[in-house]
Amino acid sequence: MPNSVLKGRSTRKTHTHTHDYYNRLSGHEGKTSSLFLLSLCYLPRSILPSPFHFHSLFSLIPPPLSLPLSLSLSPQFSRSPVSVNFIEVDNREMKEMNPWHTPVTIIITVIGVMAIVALVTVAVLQNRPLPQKYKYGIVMDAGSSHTALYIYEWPAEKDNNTGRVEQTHLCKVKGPGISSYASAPVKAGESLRLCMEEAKQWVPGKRHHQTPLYLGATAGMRLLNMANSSASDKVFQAVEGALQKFPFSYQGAKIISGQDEGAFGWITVNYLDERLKQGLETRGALDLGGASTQISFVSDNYDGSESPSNSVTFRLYGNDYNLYTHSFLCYGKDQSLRMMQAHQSQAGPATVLDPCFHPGYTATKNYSVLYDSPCVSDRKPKDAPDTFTHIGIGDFLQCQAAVKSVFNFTSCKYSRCSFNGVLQPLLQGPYGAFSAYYFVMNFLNLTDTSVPLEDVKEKLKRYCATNWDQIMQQHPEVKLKYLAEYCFSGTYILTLLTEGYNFTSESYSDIKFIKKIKGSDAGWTLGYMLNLTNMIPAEAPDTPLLPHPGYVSVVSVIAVLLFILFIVSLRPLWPRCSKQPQIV
Ligand SMILES: O=c1ccn([C@@H]2O[C@H](COP(=O)(O)OP(=O)(O)O)[C@@H](O)[C@H]2O)c(=O)[nH]1
Repeated sequence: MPNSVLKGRSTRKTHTHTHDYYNRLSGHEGKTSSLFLLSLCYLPRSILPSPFHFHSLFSLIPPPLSLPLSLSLSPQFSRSPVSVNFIEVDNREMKEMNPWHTPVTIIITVIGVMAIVALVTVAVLQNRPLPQKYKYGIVMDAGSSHTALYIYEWPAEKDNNTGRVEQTHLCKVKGPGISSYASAPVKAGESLRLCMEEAKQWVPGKRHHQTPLYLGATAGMRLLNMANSSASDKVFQAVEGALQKFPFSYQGAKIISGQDEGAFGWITVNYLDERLKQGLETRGALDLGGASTQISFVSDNYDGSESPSNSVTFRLYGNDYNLYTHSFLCYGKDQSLRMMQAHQSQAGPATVLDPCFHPGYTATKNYSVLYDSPCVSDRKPKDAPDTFTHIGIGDFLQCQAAVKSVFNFTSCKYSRCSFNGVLQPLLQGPYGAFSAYYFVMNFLNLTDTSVPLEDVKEKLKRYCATNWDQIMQQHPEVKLKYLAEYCFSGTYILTLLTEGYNFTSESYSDIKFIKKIKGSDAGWTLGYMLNLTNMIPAEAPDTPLLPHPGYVSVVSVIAVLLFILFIVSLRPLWPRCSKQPQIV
């Protein structure tokens, strides 16, 4: 009887319990078993356990699949548990038939595998990212209301301008801004000591001497320098003396121009957003300080020719930018409040009713303090009493009208202006608004610019009308000076944006109020340091074709393919399955 018939049929007839088992196995599992067995036929016998009982494996194969396979076997190789016995072929004979057994083939295989493993290991280790070491830079922002110390870090081995610079620490100096120490300059230097000590702890000792330290003073010192340049010099001397006592690489303290403040704020925002590196559409920068405010953006219809003093050009990462920027001195929120109150008290009254302060708010204020700023000093009323009583009435609409009085919209010699006769090209979004824009709008819970502008105004109207006692009860943790001014500050921000810069209800939603981007504060300091340390290249740096994980994957895939090719190339040496088990 032909083998095929013997195997297939007799098994089914005589072993029904086995048949049930085969049925369960038929389908996917059965096919898998067959393939597995087939592949075993092609394995060097030396790696199979000896003696290896093929029959025990074949007994797992469902009948339909076992049939073609068993055709190539001798009669005893059928699944009949009664009649079939496997007997190990003589070892010598096997070796003759299966050249995989030869020591040369085994050695070649082992060497091949080892070579590929070595290749992948060396390639991966050679190109792995090195353990990170960092370099540091320190920038002090000497603002009008306070000084802040920022520590930045970047990977040391990426000094070729490709590493990301990030803010790693912020220390807020206790006390007012350095311009407030005009009458006691030494104290300006002393005030910085605690934050400098903190920086010494923060930056690893071995990096101290190579860590650049910069101090940039903004509008507070600009105003002091205008009002009293020798006092400003003395403040700087004291500050320099204090900073030079520390082991960092001191790079100087200076007043930065309003144009630089605007441009570096814009660089910071777009650097952190990775818009510069990727050549994406940039984000305009809106910065509101205590003594000045900056607006900076790129506009398609602006080439800088109309008002060159508002134009800053850069080539960054291979792209050219023609930035419009303007800094309005005295239009920070503290100085604009003074300007508004100066407007309200021009006649020198003993009582000033203020719509931008909450109903129930009352304070006695000093005229000479109010007018002690170059922003308002020329308007000081003659024959005014020493003090006035400042009384809040909390009326948003009247407050808006009072705020508007600080802007001059009468003349414009350019194609279009913002206010005070300053050129402003057509707005082109998106925008990031930071510093006091964020502090104020965040406090008022108005940072969501998808809320229609009219609703924002309505909310602010209700807030301004809230009684001062209630406001104090609701926010016991907030400094009273800040708390009293949020109605004014919110109204000022909305008026500056809509009336001053011409944001509409629609373009208002292009603004995003931001404090930090990817862990770093938005502000001019990072852009300033990136510029002074040449950390942003003019041309796009060469980047590796693949990031490290991609590189590892490609090397591994190529190595595996090489290995498969190697095995296939040994095909003439492959044993044939039919030659393997000899049944006697
Ligand atoms: O938590 C805070 C911190 C600061 N500010 C205000 O934000 C502005 C920051 O001004 P800065 O001192 O930076 O002034 P600049 O000199 O840059 O104009 C000042 O009006 C501060 O009163 C605030 O409203 N909340």
